[in-house]
Amino acid sequence: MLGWIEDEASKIRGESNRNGIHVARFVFLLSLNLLGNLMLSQDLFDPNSKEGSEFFLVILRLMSLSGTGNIADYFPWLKWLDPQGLKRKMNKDLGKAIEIASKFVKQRMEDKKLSENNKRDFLDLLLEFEGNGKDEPAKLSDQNLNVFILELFMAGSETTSSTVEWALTELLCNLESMVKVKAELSRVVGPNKRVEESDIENLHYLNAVIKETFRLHPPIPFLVPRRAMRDTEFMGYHIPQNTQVFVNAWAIGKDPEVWDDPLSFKPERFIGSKIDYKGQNFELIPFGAGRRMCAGVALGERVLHLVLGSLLHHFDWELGGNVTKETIDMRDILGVTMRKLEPLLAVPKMCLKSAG
Ligand code: HEM
Repeated sequence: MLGWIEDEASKIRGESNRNGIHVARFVFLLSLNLLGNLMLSQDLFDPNSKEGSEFFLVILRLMSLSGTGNIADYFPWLKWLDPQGLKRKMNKDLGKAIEIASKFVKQRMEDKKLSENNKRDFLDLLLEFEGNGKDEPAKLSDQNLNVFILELFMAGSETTSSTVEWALTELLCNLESMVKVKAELSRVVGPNKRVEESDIENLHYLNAVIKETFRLHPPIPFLVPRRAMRDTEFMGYHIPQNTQVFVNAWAIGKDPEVWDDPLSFKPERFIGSKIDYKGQNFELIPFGAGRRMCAGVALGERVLHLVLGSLLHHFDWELGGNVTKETIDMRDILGVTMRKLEPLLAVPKMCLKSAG
């Protein structure tokens, strides 16, 4: 990714129209490639890939559609009519996404037959799966496999790219924090060195930046919907069995009874604080909590530190176009995930040699 961004940086260097690059798109492709390596032992996209761009757009549309209110949920007798065309659009985009994911799975199976390489990946585990055939299938069907793989691509890519986009946006609007996080990277990682996994535990301010970004911009603001299993009394409310329940992680992160100056971006609030996002501190739950909390916390956390840390350590950033911190559009767009309405366009300037 750093190499791709370096190429882009050299293209826009010296241009009078410095619109900047669409940061989230690069991070999205990086996340897909990373998951592609874990699950299918291969890089899937480069930044010029038509299919990569298509996958990115299809996933964005799916996330947005699945968060759109459906009139048929309030008037179930309208369900057959699909009055907003949501089901039709969803089927179309989901079909396209499964088609792209299944192509990768097929390709990987063919490559594996020809290859001497015995390295095992996530697909091998899925193929070897043997269930009891009662409450789980005896074997996973091709459709199961494709949906499984697609679900992980969807769960891991949009969340990561949106968090990095918001973190960089906040830092570009809060230059004191930008200076502090870059100073920490220089001190801990060292000049002209890449950020390594072993650096993460010493990057306390970077960690605080990520927590503060999660607090203000949780990528899945209502988590995954729950259903009340039985009639429940909760804080004076009666919740009938089968009610669909949403947990508003976005509002919890801005609750003035919990957070001082809740709307300001202040990573310092997490320095020396024990509050973490592992599902035990309910004031900060970007990965959810309980039995169905995110299955990818450990991976997501590492990737975020490495990607954001590397972007900040290798490049100096400026807002693109004629946007300033006073005029930047900070609105978000709500779907299942919540991303920046206007994508962040930022101008990278190399500050390290050989990003590679
Ligand atoms: C910034 C990174 C990420 C964030 C903020 C995030 C957030 C979440 C949230 C909020 C949920 C729902 C939890 C709940 O409702 O309690 C979830 C579920 C899930 N996430 Fe993540 N996620 C991230 C990255 C990943 C990655 C990298 C993967 C794996 C590739 C992943 C896989 C999953 C899966 C499989 C579920 C469904 C778990 C279940 O229903 O049992 N996530 N994630």
